[in-house]
Amino acid sequence: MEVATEQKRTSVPVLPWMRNPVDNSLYEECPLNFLPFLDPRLEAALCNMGISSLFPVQVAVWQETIGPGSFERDLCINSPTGSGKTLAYALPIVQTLSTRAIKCLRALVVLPTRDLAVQVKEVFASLASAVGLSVGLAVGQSSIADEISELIKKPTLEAGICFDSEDFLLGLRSSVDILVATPGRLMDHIYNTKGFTLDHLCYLVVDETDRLLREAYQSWLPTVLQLAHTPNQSLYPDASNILSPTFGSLKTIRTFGVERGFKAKPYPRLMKMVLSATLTQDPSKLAQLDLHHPLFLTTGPRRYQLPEQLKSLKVICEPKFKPLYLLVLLETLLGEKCIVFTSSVESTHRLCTLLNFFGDRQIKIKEYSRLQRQTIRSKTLRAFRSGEIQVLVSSDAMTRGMDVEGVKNVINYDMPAYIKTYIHRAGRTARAGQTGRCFTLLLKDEVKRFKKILQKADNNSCPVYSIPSESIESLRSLYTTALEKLKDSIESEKHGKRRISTKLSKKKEKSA
Ligand SMILES: Nc1ncnc2c1ncn2[C@@H]1O[C@H](COP(=O)(O)OP(=O)(O)OP(=O)(O)O)[C@@H](O)[C@H]1O
Repeated sequence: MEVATEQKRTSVPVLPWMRNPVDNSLYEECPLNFLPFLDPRLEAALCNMGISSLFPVQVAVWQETIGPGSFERDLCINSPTGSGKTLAYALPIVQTLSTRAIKCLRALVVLPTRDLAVQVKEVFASLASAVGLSVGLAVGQSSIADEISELIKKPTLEAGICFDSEDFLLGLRSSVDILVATPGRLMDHIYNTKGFTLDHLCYLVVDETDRLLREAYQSWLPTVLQLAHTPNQSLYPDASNILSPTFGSLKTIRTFGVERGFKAKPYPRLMKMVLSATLTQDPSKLAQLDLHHPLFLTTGPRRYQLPEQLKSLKVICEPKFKPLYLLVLLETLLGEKCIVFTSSVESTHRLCTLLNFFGDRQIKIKEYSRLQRQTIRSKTLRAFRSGEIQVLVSSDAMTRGMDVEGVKNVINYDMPAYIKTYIHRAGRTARAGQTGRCFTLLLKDEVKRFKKILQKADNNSCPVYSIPSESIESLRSLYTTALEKLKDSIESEKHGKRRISTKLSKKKEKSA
């Protein structure tokens, strides 16, 4: 009874506009030829992408942006992992911008990681090229100079004509209509790139909103909102201090109009779309987004929802031999792509190293962590996508939103501490209506806590997946050797690090 009251209390949103949401699950999948107003060029592009109908969340967003009943208001979208949120925002944005006459930056999509931004840029690029729009990427994947030359077009200098520097600056133009960015690189361009402006922004998408709102990244959100806001309506009075006076010219000159449905009320030109599979309902967090008549779109009556085709399973382990349970499980799943989650980058590294010390076992296992260089990570991800690697060992930070075709299994080596973590980890499988399994390795004393976590997503069914004890026994001697090798390897890594830091401090001393 107490649990039920508690659940009810936490599931009723505080903000009034969140209490009567549009339910995405009431929409049916819609074949492209039935979608109202869809540009035939985009229909062809979608067919080329292998898409013949839109998923419910995509139909719902289309309805609220392009379809009859569209309305100038911000959208907050809460929809399960793998339900197709990227296309839900990319398609209406590209369709709306397809009629633009002059190229300038009109849509900005912000994501928390580079890999995710690259993934989303590809979706936009497949659509945008069909209607003559350009998409840029600002993630720090290439040098800032290379990025600037991709994003900003310089005026062509005719022979014999000499521009003064002010005219030259005025002649700088955006080379892209849509920009997909991570907050850090976005801020670099805002502050340092000549000709980079948010003056013409019509769309701001904040994907993985709850994650992005948690991290301040040099106050990127107030800065972007300030630059895309009318000068006499300061949202964040303090943000004017953040923006140096030299950026005064970057401030937006807003065009106001009278909004349909809101008599005599002006509407801002910028439309925001914020999305997540675990969208926050915390008023103070949402307030940071300065939403305009927000409309809440969610899927089903529950706050947290797992993909329909996901099966959750638990594996009860003896603490001493937990890595062996994982190894046996991976061997049982041989030939299927798996992602193994640990609780930290350090344990990701240790676990992956240990698994690879078990000798030649037919499974190709690689680490994927933010401690690695981007080039290594990208290479690993490519190999995982192509199937050359079957198992990726990762910590949470890197995998939100990651979409890799054919991931059949997710394994929580360490139990997730929160339902949100479980949802985002498990959501790497069972995407786009496919089936998938999420195994969680548990010690006996974790079982109760895990059950409570799953109940937050109304999941009361998590059967035990048994690992035969003989399989564990048969690996014990190899385990001892692997552990010794792991110890040596960690020692030599420590020495290596120490040597590098001594070299660096000697260099510093010399140059001082
Ligand atoms: N209408 C569609 N028909 C077929 N496949 C689709 C459709 N829309 C999206 N997909 C595919 O579904 C997968 C999941 O889409 P997407 O990455 O946008 O999900 P998501 O809701 O953003 O998930 P997450 O919350 O994990 O980021 C992708 O592989 C995408 O290509």
